[in-house]
Amino acid sequence: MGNKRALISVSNKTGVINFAKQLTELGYDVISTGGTKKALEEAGLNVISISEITHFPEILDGRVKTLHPNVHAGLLAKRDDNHHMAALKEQAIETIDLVVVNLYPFKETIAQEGVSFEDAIENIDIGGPAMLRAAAKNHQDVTVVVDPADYGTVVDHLKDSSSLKELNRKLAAKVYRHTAQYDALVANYLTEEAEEKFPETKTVTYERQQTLRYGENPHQSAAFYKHPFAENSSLVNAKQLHGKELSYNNIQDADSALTIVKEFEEPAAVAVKHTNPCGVGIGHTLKEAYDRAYNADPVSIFGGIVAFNREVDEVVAQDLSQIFLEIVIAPSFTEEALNILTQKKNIRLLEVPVDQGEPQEKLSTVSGGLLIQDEDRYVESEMQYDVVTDREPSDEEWTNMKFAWKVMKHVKSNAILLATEKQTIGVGAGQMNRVGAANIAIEQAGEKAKGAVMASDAFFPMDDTVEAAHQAGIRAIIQPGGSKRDADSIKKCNEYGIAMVFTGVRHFKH
Ligand SMILES: NC(=O)c1ncn([C@@H]2O[C@H](COP(=O)(O)O)[C@@H](O)[C@H]2O)c1NC=O
Repeated sequence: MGNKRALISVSNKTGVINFAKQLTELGYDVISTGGTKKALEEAGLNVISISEITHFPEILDGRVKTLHPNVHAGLLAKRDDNHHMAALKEQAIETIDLVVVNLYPFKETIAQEGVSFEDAIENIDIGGPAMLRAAAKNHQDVTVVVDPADYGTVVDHLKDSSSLKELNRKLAAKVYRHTAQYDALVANYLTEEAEEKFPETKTVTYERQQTLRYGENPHQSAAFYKHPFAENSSLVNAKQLHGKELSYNNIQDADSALTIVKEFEEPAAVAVKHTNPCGVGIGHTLKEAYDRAYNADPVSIFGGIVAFNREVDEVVAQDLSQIFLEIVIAPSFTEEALNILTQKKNIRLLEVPVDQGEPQEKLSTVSGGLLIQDEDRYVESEMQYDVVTDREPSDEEWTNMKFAWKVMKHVKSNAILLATEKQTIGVGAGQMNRVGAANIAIEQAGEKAKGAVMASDAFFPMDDTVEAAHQAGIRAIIQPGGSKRDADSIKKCNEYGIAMVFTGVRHFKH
């Protein structure tokens, strides 16, 4: 019996020379394709050309190099099956015991700005996945390595083969995860190119970012996965500058705060608790914005998450350091701000660009299924603001209504939000009836409700919310409109001199 044989064909040549050297030392004959062979030979290794195995040249610009029975039978033959081994002998095919393949960089190619369709297509690897999948299927006899990070482990297991079988099985699973993701990326790219929005099957693919200590509760295990093409301005791309590892709930809340703060062009501060905004403020300066966000609800912000859309400086950091916050998120922090905030052991600081980016597909699971929808975005310039009451809102009311509308969109339904002076003052979130949400917001706002504005995520089914608003002293209401009983609400607003605006757009959030 001859030496064991390793077939090496890699696009990413990181670490491959050293690995091939070690394989040679372990007694393997190395077979390679064009570019890999060249790299190995330049490093002084003896390499058998794939053409010597296939008795066929590499053709079609590399589209066909390893796609040959002499390769695939050598990979797929079951060594403990006499018929298989007899068939190999009959055809003068030798077994291949180890496969080292990584694929044409399809993901990296399509991530490039302005990549052509032809380039993308040419970067779909065919021969590589075929070998990987064949070797992985026959992992009882073949070791298959798709990730350069595994080279060291594989060498260790070849030197001491007592647990090689277990390793082969793990490597095989890794291969199928890898080729599944590879194909998912190709499928998704072509589906997008064909402008098919909701195809008959949907394959989503994510990459593990980190395992988490636990999930929403300590008895739930959890991990955080990253979209392969996550926008820069997303939480997965945040740089943690200080503090403990993020928890599952931290991640959800931080994502919510980041999403809300992206709504604003002007300096803004957003405090979040349990994914709902508890205090939001905008201002000429970040300090002004933060003061408003803080004063909106100085109780709920405690232990919360605060996001900013401007650099956090010493002045704001000083204020932030006065209370316990789980996380502060900002596009950057000045050195002075970092000096102040890093004194606090328990605060986490996240640096992430804050910009709207492209709207993202939103996925959520239900038992046995997956819901997919567009992100809830609207272009403000395309919004219709219909004044439906006798009284027009004042300029100040307009400003506050538009501000309230932007924040309210991110409050769990049924949502009622009160605002005044570019600051939220009452948030009624996640209630089962609208007037209940209004009452919570009103109670929280107290005296501040007088002269404030109200925003509602969906229409008023009856005039009871207007009644509650009037009792609290609210002067203007913004809501989608569209109820059968809109006329009752409009009548009541006119009676009380409240200005009301219909947007025609609903913003449920479940
Ligand atoms: N067509 C084939 O038969 C084929 N066999 C292997 N490959 C790929 O060719 C690459 C290595 O090529 P080279 O050794 O020439 O640099 C690897 O990414 C490997 O997955 C192929 N290329 C694409 O399909």
